[in-house]
Amino acid sequence: MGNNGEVTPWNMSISSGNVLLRDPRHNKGLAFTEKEREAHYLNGLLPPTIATQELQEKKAMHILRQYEVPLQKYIAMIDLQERNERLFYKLLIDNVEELLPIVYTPTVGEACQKFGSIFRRPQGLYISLKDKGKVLQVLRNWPERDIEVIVVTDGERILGLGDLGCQGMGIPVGKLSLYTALGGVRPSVCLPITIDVGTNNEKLLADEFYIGLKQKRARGEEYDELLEEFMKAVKLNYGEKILIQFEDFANHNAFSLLNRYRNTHLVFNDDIQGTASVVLSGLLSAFKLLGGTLSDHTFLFLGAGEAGTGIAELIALQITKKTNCSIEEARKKIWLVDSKAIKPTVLIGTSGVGRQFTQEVVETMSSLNEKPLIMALSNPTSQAECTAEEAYTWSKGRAIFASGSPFDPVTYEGKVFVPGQANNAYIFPGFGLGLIMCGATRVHDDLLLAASEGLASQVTEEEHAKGIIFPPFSCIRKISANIAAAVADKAYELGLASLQPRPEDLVKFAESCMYSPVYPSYR
Ligand SMILES: NC(=O)C1=CN([C@@H]2O[C@H](COP(=O)(O)OP(=O)(O)OC[C@H]3O[C@@H](n4cnc5c(N)ncnc54)[C@H](OP(=O)(O)O)[C@@H]3O)[C@@H](O)[C@H]2O)C=CC1
Ligand SMILES: CC(=O)C(=O)O
Ligand SMILES: [Mg+2]
Repeated sequence: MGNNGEVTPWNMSISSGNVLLRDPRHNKGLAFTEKEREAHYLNGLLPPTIATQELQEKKAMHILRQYEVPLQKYIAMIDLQERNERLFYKLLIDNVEELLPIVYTPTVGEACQKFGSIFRRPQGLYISLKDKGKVLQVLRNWPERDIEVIVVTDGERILGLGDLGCQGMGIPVGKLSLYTALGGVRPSVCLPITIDVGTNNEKLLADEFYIGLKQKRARGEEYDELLEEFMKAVKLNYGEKILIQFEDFANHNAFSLLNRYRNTHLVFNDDIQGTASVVLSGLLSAFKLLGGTLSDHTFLFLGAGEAGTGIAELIALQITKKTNCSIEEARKKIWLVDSKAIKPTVLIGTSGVGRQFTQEVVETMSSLNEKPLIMALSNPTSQAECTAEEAYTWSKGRAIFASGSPFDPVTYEGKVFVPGQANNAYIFPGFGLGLIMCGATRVHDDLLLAASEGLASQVTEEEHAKGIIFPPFSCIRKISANIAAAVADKAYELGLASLQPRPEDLVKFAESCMYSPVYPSYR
């Protein structure tokens, strides 16, 4: 930063203005002022008009809205990200409810499925079996040195779409753009990584446009060795406090990686832990409406995998914290298999299989409960256990409903019902910001509980009265700052925070750490 808040757009050697226009981190397009155009050799490389960022945003949104197909909007957004990063984030932040379904679920799922054919410029870092023995060197090819958060996948369980191999890269890229837009983590410190150990997806293996290794997935020792090398290299290159978010690994690797590295690295698994935290928050919020506390309810899960068992364990943990009962007693409230013997008050879908909550299931839940709480968490929309319309219609307007991918409000018998979006996107950006800003050294389950409570506290009385259990995404930056503060507060209490002294007002501190997409002035 210069004395008057101006910055120089490069820190390496100065090249011609053309390089600046093609550097997405510093490019401002038509918003370069006359002075900047003069000083940075841009005269003639741009048409004469000087536009404000607001006008550029208006134009970009206008163009985007002309595309009817969500995937076209996705491609346009990626193009913008690669052309003008600040404008991309300004769009995403200012129009979050409209654009989240584009850069995130459900459209990102389709983008991953078609990644080979829409692939243009590479995003993120690819580490494959071929890099064994030189992972550190590969990490050093990444242009940024100061990385604070990595989202990594091996592409084996991409949303509920299965094994998409190397094409899973869309997920870490999308998750990290939410880190920035929703959580305010600077884009330069974010690193999306896909580890390519092959794929068992026959369709991809036979596809001439497939961008990954054309071989079956490595398993056992071969897999573990590459992951071990990766985890060591990351710490060596970026230090002890690098945050690593595991994303969309298949069940068998997800749990073992988390268990292997949770005591040696700052890691968390978003599908197990982030999801648990957002769902627990939704429950805490819903019980203000339904009455009772966690331990008064009976939970039935369809799907006992990462998301299902992650949520179940966090519910049990919270019950032990609030009552005197043991974890074993708490677990008795939670059923992960069949519905024949029990009377659930809460039904949670984490199976990855669409349309499993049939009319009969929803009607049964409605006959057992005055207000059945139904969460259809599987993504993308095609895999949701039921739609919002089905939940409200089959329950005759009595259900409290939330889903992993967004649904529009539903009108049933003249009343408008607004479904919630129970997605870990509410948690991980603020959670990550909280860890980073206090210099956390490890993730502890109590930090997840703090995040849940932090999120639940953001739902207003007015929203509760309307049956809304999650606050609107349009307020996500404020929500993330509050989650970050709650997480950091708990980290200080547990002795896990290394930043000293502890900032007095953690919400203000979180806000002051947050990235803004507004253009700087260049001297
Ligand atoms: N809303 C959100 O924030 C999140 C949503 N999700 C979504 O949740 C889904 C599952 O993810 P995850 O838990 O990681 O996946 P896992 O593979 O770990 O778990 C899926 C579970 O569902 C079970 N299952 C599969 N088919 C059926 C069926 N027909 N009936 C009953 N159970 C079934 C599986 O059992 P078996 O092994 O026997 O097949 C397994 O226990 C995905 O669609 C994902 O997108 C995940 C994370 C966050
Ligand atoms: C939301 C998410 O993380 C998933 O569906 O996997
Ligand atoms: Mg996921």
